[in-house]
Amino acid sequence: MIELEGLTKRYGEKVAVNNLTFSVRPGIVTGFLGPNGAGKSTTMRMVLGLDRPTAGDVRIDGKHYDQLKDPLTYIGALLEAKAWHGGRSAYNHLLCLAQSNGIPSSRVREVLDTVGLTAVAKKKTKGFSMGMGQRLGIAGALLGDPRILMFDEPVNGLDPEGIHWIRNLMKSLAAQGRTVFVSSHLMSEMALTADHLVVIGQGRLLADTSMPDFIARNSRAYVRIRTPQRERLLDVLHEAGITAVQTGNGTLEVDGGKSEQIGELAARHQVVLHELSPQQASLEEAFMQLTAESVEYHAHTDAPQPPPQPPQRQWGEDWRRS
Ligand SMILES: Nc1ncnc2c1ncn2[C@@H]1O[C@H](COP(=O)(O)OP(=O)(O)OP(=O)(O)O)[C@@H](O)[C@H]1O
Repeated sequence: MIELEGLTKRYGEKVAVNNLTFSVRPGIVTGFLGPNGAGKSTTMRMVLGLDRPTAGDVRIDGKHYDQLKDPLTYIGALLEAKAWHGGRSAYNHLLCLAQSNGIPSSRVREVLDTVGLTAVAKKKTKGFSMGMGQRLGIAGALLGDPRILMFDEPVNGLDPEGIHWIRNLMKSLAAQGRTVFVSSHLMSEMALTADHLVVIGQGRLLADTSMPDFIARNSRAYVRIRTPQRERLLDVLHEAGITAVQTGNGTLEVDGGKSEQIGELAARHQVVLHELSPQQASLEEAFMQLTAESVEYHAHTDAPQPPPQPPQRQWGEDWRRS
């Protein structure tokens, strides 16, 4: 388990990570989602003790990273691609890592095999492609056979075959009961990989929810209606037992695929409609909307600030209505 409590990091005036509290559980892939600059890498660096929190705490199986004996056997991480000496071979790079962390050297061949680099194990890493570099980084994360794995944007720059491989690897690691924490700025990628989602924007927690719950809430069908007789239509819909929500831009929204029924009701009561359109929210749109709100919230500091809301409400209820 990785547990964050009120985790905060400031760089001068900049609040990179703002009071994050959540847990990353074993046996599932937890996606850590946020736009560029949201604070994902800073959070991961604090998990590994590479950055010191300004406030709050982060623990791995109840301990701080620097309290772990042989930390690579607890938690393996891919933070930056190509964080190694280019003049060394892949084998020697992993061997050094193994020897300095009390890991048997026999493990080096095993992880090279797992990531598919056996054939190039003796080649200098400076000639490696981006995809080979990512695989080597992942081999390093797997070296200590840790129960917890953390990957920062592992699919960046990979070809479709590499992306497919990493996706399956993460799923199989979680299926073995390990904790898998993976960051991305792409909802579409997370939708295919993660069982659980933690979404941040501007360093703040925006959502902490299961992927099925996120999909159920955000891929709902709804009907958008524009009418110059809004109050009249609201009354007609209300009488028919249909709940409509007024949005900020003057339209009405009704959950579900009831456009025919609404059209017929409007005709029967002679209500003019300017638009009656079935909509299907995509997960990518839901994510963009969710994080765009957080950017806006921070950009207009003169605007009246809304009262703090529990994270579930901020993203679940309001995203289509503002
Ligand atoms: N050492 C630092 N000094 C000052 N500001 C920093 C430092 N490291 C990160 N930041 C700032 O903190 C914010 C969060 O950065 P971070 O790299 O954690 O975001 P991210 O979500 O990982 O983004 P990306 O997807 O682009 O990697 C950014 O505004 C960044 O500019």
